[in-house]
Amino acid sequence: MLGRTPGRGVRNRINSQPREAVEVFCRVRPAPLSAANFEDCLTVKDERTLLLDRAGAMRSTEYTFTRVFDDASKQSEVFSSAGLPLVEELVQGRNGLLFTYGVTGSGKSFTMQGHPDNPGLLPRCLDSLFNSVGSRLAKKFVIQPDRCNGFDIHSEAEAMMERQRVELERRHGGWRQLEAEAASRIRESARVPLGELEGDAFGCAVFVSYVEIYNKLAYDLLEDFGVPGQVLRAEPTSRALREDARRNMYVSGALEVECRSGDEAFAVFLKGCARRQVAQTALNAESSRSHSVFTIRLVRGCYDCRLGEMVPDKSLLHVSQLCLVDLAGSERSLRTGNAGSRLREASNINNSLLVLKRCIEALRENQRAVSAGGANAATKIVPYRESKMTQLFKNFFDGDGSVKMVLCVNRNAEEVEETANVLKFAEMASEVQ
Ligand SMILES: Nc1ncnc2c1ncn2[C@@H]1O[C@H](COP(=O)(O)OP(=O)(O)OP(=O)(O)O)[C@@H](O)[C@H]1O
Repeated sequence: MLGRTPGRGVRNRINSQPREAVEVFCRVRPAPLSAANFEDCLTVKDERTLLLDRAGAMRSTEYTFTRVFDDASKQSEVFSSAGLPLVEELVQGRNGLLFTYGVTGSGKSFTMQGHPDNPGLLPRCLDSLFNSVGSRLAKKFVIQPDRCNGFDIHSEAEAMMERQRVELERRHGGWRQLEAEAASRIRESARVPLGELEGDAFGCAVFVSYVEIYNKLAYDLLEDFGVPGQVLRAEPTSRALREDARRNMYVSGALEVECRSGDEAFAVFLKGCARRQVAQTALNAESSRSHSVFTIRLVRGCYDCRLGEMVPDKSLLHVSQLCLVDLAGSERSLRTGNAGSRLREASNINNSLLVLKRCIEALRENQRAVSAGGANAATKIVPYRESKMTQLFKNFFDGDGSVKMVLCVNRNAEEVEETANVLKFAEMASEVQ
């Protein structure tokens, strides 16, 4: 018997939902134990307020966020507030963007990736997604990317041949090692409710991709995914950004890997991290000088319970995505006086972060104008096209999905001006709806 058909009806429900404000969380990194002459410039006043003290200033500057996490906060708390609601939305068919932002060394990667015994947002999002939809996964390779940012449904026979081919590819030592590393981490146990989907006869597939934006170009960190053995040592090829038939932006040709568990998806992430290091050497880059974008796409289709297979109708597929972005560290170049390729990197990063800032300013101004003067009062052009990063996330800022930012900050008074800049930017972002 066919169950309730998911897909189109769900999409219509989604589009009619009101837009939400960008939610900004602020996480204070603990002071390093070894720091001599350490001077603190931050005070967590309460759960929503942070105070910044500048030398010589009469009063502290106060910043308000959705939630402020002090330096005793746990990874699980940050995940419950900033990550889990986005996993719930992903399962319900809505898009989400979660990014970490802050000065170099402020804890962005710790917050996003974490350590095996203390996982961050990314592995926890993966675990909780599979905890929630694991029992509804379609057989592997039945749903496959169509290379134009959409998906096709393949026959069981085609899928079985593909499974055999990939199984052979993955028997090499490198992949097994990554899988073992991924499996050794502490796993997140949270799951989200399926809600109205509970009664739907649906099958789904989860795909992950991992790209890096460096010096105005986008690179696929999984480009050598199918190559047995160690990662390639060559300079990666840059990829163009394109718009699909539904006006969604995507990185053309970036590989999407289908995964059936949190361990498998996290092993793919680790593979991309290894490639990121190789790419950085080849491009003479530094890790904190690039933006990394890990995307999880959940594709849901109609499942025929009587036949025990997916209904072969691609028009019934519904795709939602969650982008997890570790933004390049901001500002450091101003203090360190970089030169040569480091200076070029720094100016590109500052430029792309500046474009992000200008986009957010324009959005905020347009929204204020609309609330004061009606729908036609928004006149500012939002300069998305001026950087790859803003171009890629244009749809999110235009209201298609939730946007959450975790701002990471250092207590160190030496960095007070840089910290003030990122706090100001984040507070402004939280005013965008
Ligand atoms: N909340 C925290 N609790 C404990 N240790 C932390 C925390 N945040 C960061 N650290 C530690 O501080 C160091 C710097 O953090 P991390 O590498 O995450 O910074 P980053 O902002 O990603 O830096 P970069 O921009 O250079 O990549 C790491 O050793 C990390 O383990």
